[in-house]
Amino acid sequence: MLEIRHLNARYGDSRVLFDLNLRVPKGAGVALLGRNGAGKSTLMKALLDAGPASEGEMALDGRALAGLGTEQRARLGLTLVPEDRRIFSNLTVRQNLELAHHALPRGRAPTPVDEMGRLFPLLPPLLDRLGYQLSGGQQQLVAVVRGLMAGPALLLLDEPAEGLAPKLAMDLAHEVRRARETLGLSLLVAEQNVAYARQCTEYVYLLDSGRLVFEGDWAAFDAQPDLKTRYLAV
Ligand SMILES: Nc1ncnc2c1ncn2[C@@H]1O[C@H](COP(=O)(O)OP(=O)(O)OP(=O)(O)O)[C@@H](O)[C@H]1O
Repeated sequence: MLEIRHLNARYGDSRVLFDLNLRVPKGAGVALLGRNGAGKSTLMKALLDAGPASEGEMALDGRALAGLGTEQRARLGLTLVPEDRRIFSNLTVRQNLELAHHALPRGRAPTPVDEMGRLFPLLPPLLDRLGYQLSGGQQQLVAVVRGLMAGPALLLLDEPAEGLAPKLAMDLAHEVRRARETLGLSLLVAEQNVAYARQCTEYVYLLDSGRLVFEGDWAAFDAQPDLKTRYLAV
């Protein structure tokens, strides 16, 4: 689904990502772990050509992304749910969700909001609320649902658990996994929260100062407990 080879990214003269190789197979859930400043958001933005300058090969479903702008990449099926969630505070949840229809890839029928409500039982009671009336967890839920409504082939979640209480974060991770399985979606999650990432993915890449320092499944990650203390503890 997604293949990244020898990716380097920079902001001006400042290099942030160094020769990254990463794959997300079709239908798989992959975690990109790393502490603040490791380069997780930069990788996601590089995928969408939304910020950093990058070099290297990136392909989605065999189609090279080089030369394509952000909107074209989104239309190919790349959808980013950014760290700051971007919920419009004076629109209702339903209106926030309907905005996603503008980003639909060609040929895809829009998913009705009410259908998403069946997939996410926590959503229907929120539909008439205004954005500013939502808690952090509710905002995250709406941001994820809006991302899914764009009909992505690959959903990119940037620190979805940030600022959420642990139990709420786990409930949301569970919802994300269920949605992934139901919709046959591929997922790349940037997180520092290992518990969240573990709940909705099978494979892990660990990033430190812009370089990959580990990749493997969760069993391999757990077999090296020093990874957590060296690269994720604050
Ligand atoms: N727009 C920018 N201009 C210059 N440097 C930036 C910019 N955005 C991020 N950086 C720098 O790039 C590095 C990687 O940041 P990035 O946001 O990708 O990390 P992250 O792993 O997503 O962490 P965080 O959780 O803080 O978002 C950091 O050193 C950061 O200061």
